[in-house]
Amino acid sequence: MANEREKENAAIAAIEFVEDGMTIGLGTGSTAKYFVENLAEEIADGLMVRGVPTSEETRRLAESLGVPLVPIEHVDRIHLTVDGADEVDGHAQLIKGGGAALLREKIIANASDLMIVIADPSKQVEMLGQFPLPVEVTPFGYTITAKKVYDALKAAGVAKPRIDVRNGPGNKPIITDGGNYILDCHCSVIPDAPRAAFELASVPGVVEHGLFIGLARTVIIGQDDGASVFEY
Ligand SMILES: O=C[C@H](O)[C@H](O)[C@H](O)COP(=O)(O)O
Repeated sequence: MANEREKENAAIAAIEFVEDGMTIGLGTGSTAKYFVENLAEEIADGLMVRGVPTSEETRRLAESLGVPLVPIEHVDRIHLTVDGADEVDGHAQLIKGGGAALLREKIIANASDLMIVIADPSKQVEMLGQFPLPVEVTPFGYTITAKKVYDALKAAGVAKPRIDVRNGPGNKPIITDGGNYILDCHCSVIPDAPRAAFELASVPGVVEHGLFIGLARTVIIGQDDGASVFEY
């Protein structure tokens, strides 16, 4: 499949940052999956680390591969988090949440000494916004919250936002690991991502949004024959 080798090469490069004794945030998605698989191989060879999964999906994967896990409530330090992204710009600003895991991903990234993003080149953008921005909202009042999210994006300079509730099987809203809904905000371009993050965070009913600003300090872009590491 397209980009699989690039994704895996980014994940393999991230393994270089792992050291014995670390507590590691385990990201969610098809790129982070390669990191968990490669980490599991290192653990089988004797590496001593433990993981904090960013989703139930990743928890199940890590458990199936024998990666020791610890609940976040039992952790006082996370040394490193390795996660994918839906978009990454030249300032290491991200859109995340395409897999609906953004809330736990952001809690864990924010609690980590270092967040490393792993991605294939298709995720690199000049300006965020082509990928619909996921916003996690409480089911209570979500139609009103959606209108306020629209207003917030307009206030942040998004010209014509379109907000869709993300549906799953049976055309019903998908439920996140946190029991919430996801609004997918089609923006085309987000001209001022920090401003959009600020405006969205002030909307009651918004639990979290998929703009990750100032969290990632290392971005690894995989290629067919290796990976490039960018430090911010
Ligand atoms: O909620 C999902 C996460 O934010 C993922 O990290 C993101 O969607 C990227 O996933 P993938 O590596 O599958 O493109």
